Amino acid sequence: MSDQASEDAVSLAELLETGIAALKGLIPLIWLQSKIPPIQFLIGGVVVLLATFLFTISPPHNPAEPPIIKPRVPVIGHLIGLLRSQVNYFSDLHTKSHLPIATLPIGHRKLYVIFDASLQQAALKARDMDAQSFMVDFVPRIFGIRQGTIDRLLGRDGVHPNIMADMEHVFKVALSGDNLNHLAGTTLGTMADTLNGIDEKTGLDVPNLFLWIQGLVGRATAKALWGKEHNPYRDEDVLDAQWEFESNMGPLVLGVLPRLIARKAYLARKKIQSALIPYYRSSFDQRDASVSEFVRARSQLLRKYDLPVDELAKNEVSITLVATTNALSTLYWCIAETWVRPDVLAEIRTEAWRAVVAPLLEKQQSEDGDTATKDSTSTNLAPGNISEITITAGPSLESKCPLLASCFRESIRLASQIVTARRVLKDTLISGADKRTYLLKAETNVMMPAKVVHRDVATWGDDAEEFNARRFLAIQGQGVRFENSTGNTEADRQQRNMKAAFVPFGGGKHLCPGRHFAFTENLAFMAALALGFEIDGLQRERLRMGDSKRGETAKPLPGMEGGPVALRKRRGWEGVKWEFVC
Ligand code: HEM
Repeated sequence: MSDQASEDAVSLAELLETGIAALKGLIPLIWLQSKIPPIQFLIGGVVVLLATFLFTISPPHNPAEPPIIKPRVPVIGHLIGLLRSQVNYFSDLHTKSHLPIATLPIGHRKLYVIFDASLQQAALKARDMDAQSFMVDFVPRIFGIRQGTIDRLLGRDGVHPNIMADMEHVFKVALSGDNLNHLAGTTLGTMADTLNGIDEKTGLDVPNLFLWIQGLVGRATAKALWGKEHNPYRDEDVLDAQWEFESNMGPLVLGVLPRLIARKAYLARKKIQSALIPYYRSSFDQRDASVSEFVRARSQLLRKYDLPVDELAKNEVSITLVATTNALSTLYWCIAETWVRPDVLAEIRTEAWRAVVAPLLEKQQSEDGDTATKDSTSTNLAPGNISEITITAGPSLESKCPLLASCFRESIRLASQIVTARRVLKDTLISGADKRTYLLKAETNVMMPAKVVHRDVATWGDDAEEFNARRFLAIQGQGVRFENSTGNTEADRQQRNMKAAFVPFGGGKHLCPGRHFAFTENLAFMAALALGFEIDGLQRERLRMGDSKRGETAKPLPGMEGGPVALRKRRGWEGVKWEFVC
């Protein structure tokens, strides 16, 4: 039992004892005076005792803390709600309470949930709130590593320093600049091979678009991460185990009999770890030059902490998970939502043609000495006699394809069901846009559900639940960031509210370091797909978003992935070979 758990057990036992002792002396006296039959008295006594116990164990609450939402079933009601509805429970609570922030008592502990965007931003920026305390509780259970391993990484063994600052540096360096370009370029290279391999005449039948994208992104990202030669995920069974693990890992968090209660995730994890252990034992992470900096620098740092190599390998199951799970679902929604809107798709094709093909045609004409100026705003979007199209992925593509970028953001706004979590380290005050201040007590967990702020009608308008391809056009600037408005008009305020309420990548010092990779990969692939391919048969009425259980980017409901489709090269584009550079 962990220290915290045993402390909890002691305080519960003490409370019980005190309650019983207090009642003990009174019981005979009350019974003698009441003349109630003994059996009824006994039942009544148990009820009173239970009620007293339940009342006594409510956590203390300071009026400066966020207001309490009382559960319908005392003490365990919120726990039941969370187990039953998972992250949707937070949306339900917000719909019923309309509170900006709340305290949820659970047993004799409590949890804060922040529903308001400006308060979420304040919490993400607060100094004395951190994410790593969650690692202590959950990482060993999810990845099946020893508690001692995590203690060593967090500097609790008294020998090593806390790894987190160095790890954050690794994330930053490995997922930016040349390393980002290399990772994204290699991933997109494998994705291009798939596009180029589609038969000109017969096309490709895709029974399930989501699974096709999952396989495409998974294979390409894993190869780019782990290297060309020894990639542990090149065995399709290992990649399938990755999806099996990801979909069923929830109950592992409980840390109770994982082999029984989380059997699917347990077996899938074992399969992946069996592939990763020989990889790390052979030091392919350091020896193979084609391995990404993300994998290489992480394990180099972990090796400095003298982790047994098998523990290191087990821990690295997280890498493919973070690099694929949200990015591939976002790509799926972006493709699906765009292709069922022919007007939006046509505009995206025009944008992409101007950004990618028109410059190539102009270059070719000037090389051929063709002086007749061609109109680069032409709507005749054939590739001419160009047989190789290289798309330069990255911020310049984004700025030249604003509608495509808007669709990407809109997809992630609707699909993100992420709940960013922090633990309060010291008592902290936060205040939001209405200047009200709330006290958050130390040692309390804080949950910030993105779905609530991403679908807030006051921020996004009456169509907050709908896909609006152009929603972000007005507020997005150049590059990945929104323009920062300091003005005081209603439009400026609206822009600031939207910016604060767009939190798919979390924030503060843990802001997702892979967001540029996700943008680069998704936008470039979308541009190639829009220019060169048709997706026949996609049915709007057979597209339905599921609820994410763990709090990640939502997948489609099984059977509601848009129906079977056929990918086909567009007329006039059959001979084009696609390439990407970053
Ligand atoms: C659409 C795609 C993605 C979404 C929506 C997403 C979302 C998130 C979120 C919400 C967090 C937690 C942030 C916080 O606690 O404040 C996070 C952390 C992280 N993400 Fe992503 N992510 C995406 C893609 C990626 C990719 C492609 C990679 C790697 C190649 C990646 C690597 C990471 C890492 C390493 C962290 C941990 C950062 C830390 O704890 O300091 N993510 N991501």
